[in-house]
Amino acid sequence: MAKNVKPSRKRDVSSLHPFGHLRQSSILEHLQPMGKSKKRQTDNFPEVTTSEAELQRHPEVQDKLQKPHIEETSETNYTPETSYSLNSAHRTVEDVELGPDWDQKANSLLRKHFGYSGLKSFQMEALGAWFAQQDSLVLAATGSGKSLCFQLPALLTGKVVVVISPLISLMHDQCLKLSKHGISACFLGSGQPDNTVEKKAMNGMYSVVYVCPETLLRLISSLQRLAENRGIALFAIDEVHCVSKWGHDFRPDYRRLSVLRESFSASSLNFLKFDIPIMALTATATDHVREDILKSLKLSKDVKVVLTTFFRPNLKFSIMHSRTSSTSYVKDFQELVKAYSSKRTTKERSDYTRAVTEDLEDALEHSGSATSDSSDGDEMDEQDDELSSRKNIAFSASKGRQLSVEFLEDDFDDIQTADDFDVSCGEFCGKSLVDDVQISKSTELPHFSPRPAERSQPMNCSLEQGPTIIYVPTRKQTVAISKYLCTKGVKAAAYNAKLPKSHLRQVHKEFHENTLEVVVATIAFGMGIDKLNVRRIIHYGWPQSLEAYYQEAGRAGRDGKLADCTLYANLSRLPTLLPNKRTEQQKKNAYRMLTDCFRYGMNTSICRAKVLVEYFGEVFHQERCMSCDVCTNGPPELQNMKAEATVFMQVIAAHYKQQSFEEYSYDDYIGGEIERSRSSERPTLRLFVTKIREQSQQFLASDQLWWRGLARLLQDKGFIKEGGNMNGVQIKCPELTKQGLRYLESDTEQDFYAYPEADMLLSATRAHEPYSSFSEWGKGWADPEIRKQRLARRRSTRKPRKSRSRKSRHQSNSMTVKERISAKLSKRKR
Ligand SMILES: Nc1ncnc2c1ncn2[C@@H]1O[C@H](COP(=O)(O)OP(=O)(O)OP(=O)(O)O)[C@@H](O)[C@H]1O
Ligand SMILES: [Mg+2]
Repeated sequence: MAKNVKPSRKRDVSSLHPFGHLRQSSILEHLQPMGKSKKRQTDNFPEVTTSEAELQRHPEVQDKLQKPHIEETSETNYTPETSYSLNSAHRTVEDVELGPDWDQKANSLLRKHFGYSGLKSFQMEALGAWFAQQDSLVLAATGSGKSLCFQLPALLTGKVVVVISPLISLMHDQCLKLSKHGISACFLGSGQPDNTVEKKAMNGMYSVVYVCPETLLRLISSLQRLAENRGIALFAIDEVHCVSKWGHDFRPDYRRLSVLRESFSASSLNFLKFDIPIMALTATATDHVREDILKSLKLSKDVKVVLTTFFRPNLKFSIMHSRTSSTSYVKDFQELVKAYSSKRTTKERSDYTRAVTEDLEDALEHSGSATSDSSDGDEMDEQDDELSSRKNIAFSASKGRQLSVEFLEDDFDDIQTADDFDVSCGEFCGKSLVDDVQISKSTELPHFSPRPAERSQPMNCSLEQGPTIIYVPTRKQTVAISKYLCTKGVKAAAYNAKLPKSHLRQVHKEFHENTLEVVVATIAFGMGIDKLNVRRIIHYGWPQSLEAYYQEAGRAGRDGKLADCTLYANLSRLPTLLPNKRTEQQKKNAYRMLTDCFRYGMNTSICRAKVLVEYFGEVFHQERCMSCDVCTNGPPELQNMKAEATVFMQVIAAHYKQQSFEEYSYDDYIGGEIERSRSSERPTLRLFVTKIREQSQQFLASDQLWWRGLARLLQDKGFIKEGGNMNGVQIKCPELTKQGLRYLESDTEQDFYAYPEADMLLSATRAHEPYSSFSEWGKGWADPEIRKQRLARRRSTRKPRKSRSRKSRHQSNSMTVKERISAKLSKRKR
């Protein structure tokens, strides 16, 4: 390929050919000299106008307008042979120009192929940038319609659009959709089972070619030939946040895509008049990530950033406190079970339960996961509890294997890459819906369920109810929760990367066909899934970042109707990072993202939608979404925490003054002169709280949780900071800042008003219990050995639940919560 150094040129929008002078509007025109194709009806792009009267006379037209308008286009006749003829004719499509009314043409193609009435303004803007041969970065909410921005250029020019995408399942979904809309597409990569597809794609057989980054890098010179022959209209990099190390889903290969700009510029390829534009798209990129994307991809200097709101007004965000273990399924999924299974007869429910339970047993056998989550009911120290629950995961899942880091890693899901997932076919010719149904019947996959007929019944419940996706952190939970739901008569299925591929395909299929009600999934079922009527997204356990959370929540309500996004998390525990191999820097970064997520969960006073969109750098002018739990329930009462804040900071100051008297000056401490190596010996928040309780009767009844919340509020005010290594989501070893010291020394009358955060509220609701017993147990609680013995004693003296008589169970069931608590307390006093 000749590499003349030419200045890169941009399309001069002002000197466009008039519409009538278009030399090529589609590949069809290009092929006409070969006499292969039919004349396309829409060559002149007539406006589709349908009057009310006409609609009344022809109800079938109305029907067509509501459904996507699908016609067989002559692109379906585009065969590899024609592409070889194209090559031999040595015609290039580089000089194809669009007229100034390209936007009308785009809207007309939109109506023709997709049945939508018009392009959204951000789509217009993105297409405008492409049309002006500019590189662009398109940032728009999940479900807003980013895909059309890169799919339409293929229709507008008749050239190929190459889309770089991170997931095979996502590529598969999009190819299938395009083929239904009459546009030929394929995906390439290690998940592609048909090895002839790549050759055909490089010969220009498909209008849209999806590739994973690794494959694209391998195919650079073939793509350069394709650019010379059929022509490449655009490179689209979908889910481009994967480029950034600061993002939630970094893929090293995405970073290497910087070669694109260099390899497909007019200065490198002398047959090009313009650089082939690159369009990068994502729904989840913070300011930092955006900068990183622009820099890493080396996009041209006049890159157009198309930014629309990240706000999804139809999503209702809320947070619920839950232990998120098997003991909480009954309570947490009560509503869900009611919504789906209440309309079924008992017989229908038990039939389905039987069928699916067998499926799951089978799935378990394949995946080697355990089904039960053994969490004990004791109140324990956070860290101990965290470790013990992980041990439980490791031991139960490994059926007695040694606890090992490797095993823990294996228990959590990796995002599926091209190698992790395969699909049944990879070639999607533009065809009508009817064709598609016939084809899918003929290539029916082996059904995972032993009773396919029962599984494939459409949902009994109204479609408006729509399906639910439950996201969980571990593979084990996908199986445990789906099994639980199935036993309650809900049509649920597990989805994680380690389940048999045939099962995963089946779940995809049934989910899209509305025969499944609930999919319980790890992150493997994520990005880009475009199903219109998903009504609920439940996160069961802390997500690892707000980016991931918003991305997954974005699967809901893509039809614009109201949808629920509920996060169930244990608000009394600090979230931890899922095991993964990370460098120190990556670990720091992962903790930063997890901290943002934790703070989102702790927030009780700011609209959740506002927190989310502002996280992505958008100013949320309307301040309140009026539908999240904070907006609907209102914030808690504002509290003056001056007394607690003062005593807390005094205890810290006293500790360090005493130390500095012995070893250092207090100024040294404030100035940060004390060696950081001493950080391991630094007193923890826990120790300070113990001291406060010892010193002041007034605070005896408050618990660690409450002080943990106060520490965050003081940190936000700039009064305290982390003294040790910040390896976690919250301050562990608090130190005073100069500002905090000044506040103490000023003997100020200034109040300290703040909204109590979620953990502080939680501590207040259980104030009747733990710390009366804490004071009773006294200092020894801090000694791990004594604590262990006490916990063991407590467990052994606890009566097993089953031993409770029917009568007492009946009695306690008829009591109110309040009555039960006071009965418990008076029993204890006795
Ligand atoms: N102009 C339009 N009018 C009506 N519907 C549209 C329009 N453009 C796109 N859509 C529809 O919006 C839905 C979401 O589109 P798409 O999958 O492209 O979203 P996305 O922005 O890529 O979301 P995500 O970030 O989650 O991948 C699709 O069903 C699509 O057909
Ligand atoms: Mg998308």
